[in-house]
Amino acid sequence: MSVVTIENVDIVFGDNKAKTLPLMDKGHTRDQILGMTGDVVGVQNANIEVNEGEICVLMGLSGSGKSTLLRAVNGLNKIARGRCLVRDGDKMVDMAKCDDATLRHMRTRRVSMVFQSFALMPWLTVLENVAFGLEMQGMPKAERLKKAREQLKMVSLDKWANKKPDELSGGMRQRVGLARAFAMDTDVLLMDEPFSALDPLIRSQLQDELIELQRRLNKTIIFVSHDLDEALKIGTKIAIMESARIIQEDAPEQIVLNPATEYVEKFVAHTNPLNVLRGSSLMTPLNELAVKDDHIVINDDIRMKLENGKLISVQGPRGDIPTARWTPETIFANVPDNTVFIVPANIAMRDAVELRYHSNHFMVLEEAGKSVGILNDHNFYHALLGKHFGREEAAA
Ligand SMILES: Nc1ncnc2c1ncn2[C@@H]1O[C@H](COP(=O)(O)OP(=O)(O)OP(=O)(O)O)[C@@H](O)[C@H]1O
Repeated sequence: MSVVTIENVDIVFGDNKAKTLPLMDKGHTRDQILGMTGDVVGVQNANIEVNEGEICVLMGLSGSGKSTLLRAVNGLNKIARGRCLVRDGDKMVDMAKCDDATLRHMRTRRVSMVFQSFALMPWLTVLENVAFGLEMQGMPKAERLKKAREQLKMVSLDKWANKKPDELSGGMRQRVGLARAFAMDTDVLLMDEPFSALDPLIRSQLQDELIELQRRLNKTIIFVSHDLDEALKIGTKIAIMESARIIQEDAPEQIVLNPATEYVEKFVAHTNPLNVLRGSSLMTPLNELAVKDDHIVINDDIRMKLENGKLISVQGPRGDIPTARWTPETIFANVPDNTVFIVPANIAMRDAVELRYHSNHFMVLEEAGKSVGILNDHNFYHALLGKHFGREEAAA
């Protein structure tokens, strides 16, 4: 179910929209338009649908239009054309066209925002800061303080409730910002580079906390970042922006496997594939392996036999090699070496590499009860060297 729908949205800063919009339609660039009308094109023809429980990351370089688009979702930026719809129960409200009372209702009940700068009030305690938005919702004092305490507990800051924000570290203040946003209990959370001012370790911890909170609370989140690793880690969907336009919108793995343009490819070249790719996109499919005497040839020494599409045995130079099934619950330390593992085709690359490290063998991927491919060292090196996307291979 769609919770936020952005439809053909243009956002223009300046007073010459009547001239600027037709120039945009004629395909003039942002720089040309700035020269011709003095207007800045903030967002051009953006389309995104964010479903319930999704984390959609808007990613791109500085100035690409991420914050401008995000701010349109709670009506902070005026839309020149198009619609920005946010769910309110069983109807969708157009944030650009609704009246003031509806906008107020949407901002206190449906959409809340977390900023990079924390935006905490220094004269209020941590607890009062978290409770502040609830006061605006009209919640009685005892109830809102109780709720704020619960939220602080969720981000492990309950012991800091009576401190002032300046007594906390940057990471802790950002957690207060998160608690405050989650306390509002709105369906939609807008997050504008909330972790970018933090050092990498704290940042990574907060990303984990956000993922965990999201899992528990099933919020719909739009998150701005200029860091693709962050986007890949937390996003269920990533929209990449360049020069006011969304140039690719895809699932994280697809962004890494099939970058749409050189701009995206440049981001992808610096990412760690271990965190993103899955076995099915790395594997050598069974139909690409040689077959000899009814056996699939893995290499000069090893062959395997299938029956009804399922692995039944693996033969090595000194007889049968044991096989076993791996599941996400398997403890790597207990994995016997010299075992060929059968794994789900969607195994994360990180798990597959770790399994390879412990078992010393290739692994067989299974989907819907059938063997579909194998993962061996060649597949891992291929991905680690960034050769998993078509363009580079075509150029090589
Ligand atoms: N209030 C404003 N008035 C005029 N121009 C603006 C305004 N807000 C943003 N812009 C312009 O819109 C363009 C997009 O800015 P935006 O802040 O959305 O980029 P961003 O991708 O979020 O960048 P960053 O990562 O640096 O925050 C920029 O050229 C910026 O100068």
